[in-house]
Order: sequence, then structure tokens, then C-alpha cells
Amino acid sequence: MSIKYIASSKLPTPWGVFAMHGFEDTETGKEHIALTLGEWDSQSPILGRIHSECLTGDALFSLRCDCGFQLQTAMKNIADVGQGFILYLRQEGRGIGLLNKIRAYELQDQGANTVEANEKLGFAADMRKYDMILPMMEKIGIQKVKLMTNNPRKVKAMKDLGIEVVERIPLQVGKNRYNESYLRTKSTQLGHLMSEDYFADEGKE
Ligand SMILES: Nc1nc2c(ncn2[C@@H]2O[C@H](COP(=O)(O)OP(=O)(O)OP(=O)(O)O)[C@@H](O)[C@H]2O)c(=O)[nH]1
Ligand SMILES: [Zn+2]
Repeated sequence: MSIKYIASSKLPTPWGVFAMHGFEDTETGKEHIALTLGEWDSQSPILGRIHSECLTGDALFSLRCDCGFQLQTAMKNIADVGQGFILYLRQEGRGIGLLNKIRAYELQDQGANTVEANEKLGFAADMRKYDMILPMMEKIGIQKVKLMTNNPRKVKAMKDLGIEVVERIPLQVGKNRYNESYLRTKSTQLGHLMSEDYFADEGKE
């Protein structure tokens, strides 16, 4: 793993003008992004999110998952407090890539759940790695985080890298009739922490 900082620019969004910092993984050629808003000293706990790329949810308005809703809510929450970061990591499809995710969706259209579909294709349920986080966090000067996620493995990954997660903030947004079983599978098979209230809230969104 070799992460190289490349350049920074402004990124105006509906929620505020973020700074965008580009990084290259020189081994894989993957291009990762950090968005930051506001300023801090390295000892302050900063609100943030580690977001895994989901072209379909983040850019194409897909209702099959909750990714786009989580990304927008995280950006809004950061803007509301005036300070925070998002690491946008290019590990599409939990690390299997976009085309394999479409293959997995095809199997899901035939009745498989997200875990079964990955396994039928010969992949583990979740192939993501998080070691690129450390050099990115060092560059943006953050050592302590308040992390917006439902995924305890992300919290553990950060802690294993030596980053202090002072708080986990649930990000339960975007449930709809197309992603309910996907969310259930995340909760029952992938360890995501989601409250029963979230599922009980039938008919919302
Ligand atoms: N292989 C596969 N990947 C998927 C599927 N649906 C979404 N993804 C990918 O899953 C990743 C997001 O992971 P999630 O498990 O939804 O959520 P998380 O990032 O672990 O946890 P949160 O921080 O709570 O959002 C993105 O890279 C998506 O492209 C699917 O059905 N199959
Ligand atoms: Zn998604």
C-alpha cells in the first residue's frame, strides 16, 4: 500500500464548500478522495464518514441500497456543525468492482441475497480493506473521530490503525421498499447495527 497525495481544490456542494483532496494508491492505481470542511487541531474529535464507492447509489439515484442517502446525510451533518471529513474510498461493490456488483445484482434479481450472490460469484461477502485510511487521515490532520456508520467493522478497522473513534453515530437513512431486504441482510449477516425501529418504520421514504 502506497498512498500518494496529489492535489487539493474547492468542491462547492448544496451543503457547503468542501475542500477536496486527491490521493493515488500507486500500487493499484485507485484514486481516493478526502473531503474536508472547516479547520481543526489534530487532538479535536472530528465528525466524519468513511464511504465506500457505490456508483449506482451515489450517482445514479439507485434505491437498491442506502449509500447515496448516507452520503448526502453525512455531508449535510458535517455542514450543520461546520466541521468534518468524508473519505470517499474507491472500493465499489464492497471491493468486487462495478461489473461484478452488476453480476451480483443479476443473481439478486433471481432471488439470492447480497451475501449469497457474492459467494456464488466466488467472492467473500465483503472484500474491503481500510489501510489507505491512515495516510489520508494523517494528511488531513485528524487523529480522533466521531464516525457516522452502522458498520462496527469500520470502527474496528480505524482503531486497529491507531485512530481513536470517540463515538459511533448511526446513519440510518434511505430505507425504502426496494432496499428493505438488503438492509435486513446487512443487519443479520454482515453485522451492521440497525435498530428495529428503523425497520418498523414501514412506508417511510
Ligand atoms: N457486492 C455487493 N456490494 C454492494 C451491494 N450493495 C451495495 N454494495 C456496496 O457496498 C458498499 C457499501 O457498503 P454497505 O455494506 O452498504 O455499508 P457500509 O459501508 O459497510 O456501512 P455504513 O458505514 O453503515 O454505510 C459500496 O461499495 C456498495 O457499492 C451488493 O448487493 N453487492
Ligand atoms: Zn450502494
